[in-house]
Amino acid sequence: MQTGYAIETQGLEKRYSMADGQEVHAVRGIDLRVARGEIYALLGPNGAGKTTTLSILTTLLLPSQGRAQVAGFDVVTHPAQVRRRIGVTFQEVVLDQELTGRQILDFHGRLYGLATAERHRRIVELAELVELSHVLDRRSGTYSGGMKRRLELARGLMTAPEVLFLDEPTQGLDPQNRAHIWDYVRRLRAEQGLTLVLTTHYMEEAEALADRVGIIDQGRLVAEGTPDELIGQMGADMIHILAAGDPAAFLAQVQGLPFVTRADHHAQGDDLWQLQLGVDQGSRRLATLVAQALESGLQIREVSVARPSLGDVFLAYTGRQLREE
Ligand SMILES: Nc1ncnc2c1ncn2[C@@H]1O[C@H](COP(=O)(O)OP(=O)(O)OP(=O)(O)O)[C@@H](O)[C@H]1O
Repeated sequence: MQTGYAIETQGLEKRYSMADGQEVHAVRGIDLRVARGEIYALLGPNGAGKTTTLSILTTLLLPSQGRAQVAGFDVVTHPAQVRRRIGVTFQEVVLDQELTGRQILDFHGRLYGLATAERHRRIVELAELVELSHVLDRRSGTYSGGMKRRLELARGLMTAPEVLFLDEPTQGLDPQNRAHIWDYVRRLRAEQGLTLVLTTHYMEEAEALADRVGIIDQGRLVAEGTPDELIGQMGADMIHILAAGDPAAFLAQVQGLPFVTRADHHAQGDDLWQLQLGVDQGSRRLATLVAQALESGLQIREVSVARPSLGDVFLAYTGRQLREE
């Protein structure tokens, strides 16, 4: 039964049937392997299928097709065993505002059948970990956004999970609170060897935390690797050219050049294109590429050269900008 992976999926698919008879094909064949003790970030634009994938892996939704194993158990045939081994925090804060932090943690522990002494011990430990000991007996409705997130993280950890799923763990938090959550996540892995899967819109988050990143777009995993591997594929430097006109001739030319690692183009509205060129040395190639763009009839609006980032990888694969700080 046990596989070597904390998570393994094969050909995972999800179709939602709508009331009007239409179907939304939200997940279209995802093969995922996450090693035990790994921090894996799923990055993707809105509606890419991240939450749906997470919901299947956490047994909240049944897949339409394909298989998924989490902590060694199949999510469809052994959901109870999976649930016993995972923790989840959702995108939306789902805390009962009337209950205190302590009550929320205690209730969660009871739900999972933890004995009284064990619950009390874990509440004290976890409150300390997420720095909420001083407000534990206050109603959670009085907590700040960051405190609520931290309480959710503690709740996800009440049952000492093997795999923790975090859906947008720092959404809506200020940079200081975000950095705090990152620290906890790193500590959890270092001290407890937890496997962590998070979804995020923030490339800094993926870059700072993840051992590996999977980029998901329109229900498919379109790229996967360590942040360094993914960024390295782009080339040593990125030249961005914003231009009006038809880019086909220019792209055909540059794709044949030995110093161009990759060339992508993204529509930016009426007749306007973002041309994204990975090159060996930006400062050396800029003049040549600009001259070629002009020769091929493009009207250049903006040009920039920079080291590639995970945001460039995301843009190259999805055609969309990742939200940045
Ligand atoms: N219950 C549902 N019924 C019908 N369609 C759904 C349902 N849940 C999600 N979808 C659709 O499935 C697709 C994938 O949605 P999902 O929430 O998984 O994406 P996401 O990557 O998590 O997006 P976001 O970053 O906005 O949360 C979208 O087109 C969404 O509208």
